[in-house]
Amino acid sequence: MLLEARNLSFAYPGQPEVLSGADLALATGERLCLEGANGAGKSTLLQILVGLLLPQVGTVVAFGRERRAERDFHEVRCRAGLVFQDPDDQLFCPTVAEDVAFGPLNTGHSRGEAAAIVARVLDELRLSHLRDRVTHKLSGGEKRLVTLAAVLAMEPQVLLLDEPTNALDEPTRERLIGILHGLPQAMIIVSHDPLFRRSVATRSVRLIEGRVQAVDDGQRDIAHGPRIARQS
Ligand SMILES: Nc1ncnc2c1ncn2[C@@H]1O[C@H](COP(=O)(O)OP(=O)(O)OP(=O)(O)O)[C@@H](O)[C@H]1O
Repeated sequence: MLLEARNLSFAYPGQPEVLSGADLALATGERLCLEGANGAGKSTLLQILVGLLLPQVGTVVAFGRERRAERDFHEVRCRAGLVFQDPDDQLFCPTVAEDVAFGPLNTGHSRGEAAAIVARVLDELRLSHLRDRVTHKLSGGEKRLVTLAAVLAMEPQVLLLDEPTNALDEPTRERLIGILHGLPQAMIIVSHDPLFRRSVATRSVRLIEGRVQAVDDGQRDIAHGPRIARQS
């Protein structure tokens, strides 16, 4: 397993439990979709997996090692890239090129290497035309794709995507589906969009009452089409 949450329980200070014994595991090659009601704890679970929040109970095992301390999670965050629900939480440089270069520069790449990574990633996502744009003036959908580019520039082994279709129009959503199918990374994708989930998921789970349950796609509204075969 690449990432594993074991028996996680978590409550924000002074709040009732959001997670109550949640288990989740991501294997190589999987695109695991995580669904659940608003406030079910999906974003919280992603943040725990990369150590941005620490559970009161349970453990995170990432890339073969149990992770507890902040220094353990520093490596996890390099190898598992989290694309936040709100791009404004992630983009903070003046231009797109600087935002995408930030991660590679921070992990020791030279300016030249970082520039080459920026050019490659923007080209792969067909975003090269945005290279010198002022980040905070991009549209919502453009920001979302640039955030994905910034995370891919870190060359992570795993992607954690929190509602990646938010603010995307139909053609861009279709383009994102194509991009995700073309990426080699295993990923956990939080999404409220059933058609999107069906297009990308190799497996689906649902967070309900603080626990993760398998979703049997055969029980879903069959009007949306047949079950997607597991591809891993
Ligand atoms: N920093 C915080 N302090 C206190 N409560 C919080 C905090 N962040 C989230 N919560 C609460 O924890 C619960 C779980 O939030 P979370 O964002 O993980 O849910 P979610 O499943 O991702 O929801 P959505 O689908 O609406 O994005 C919610 O009730 C939310 O209000």
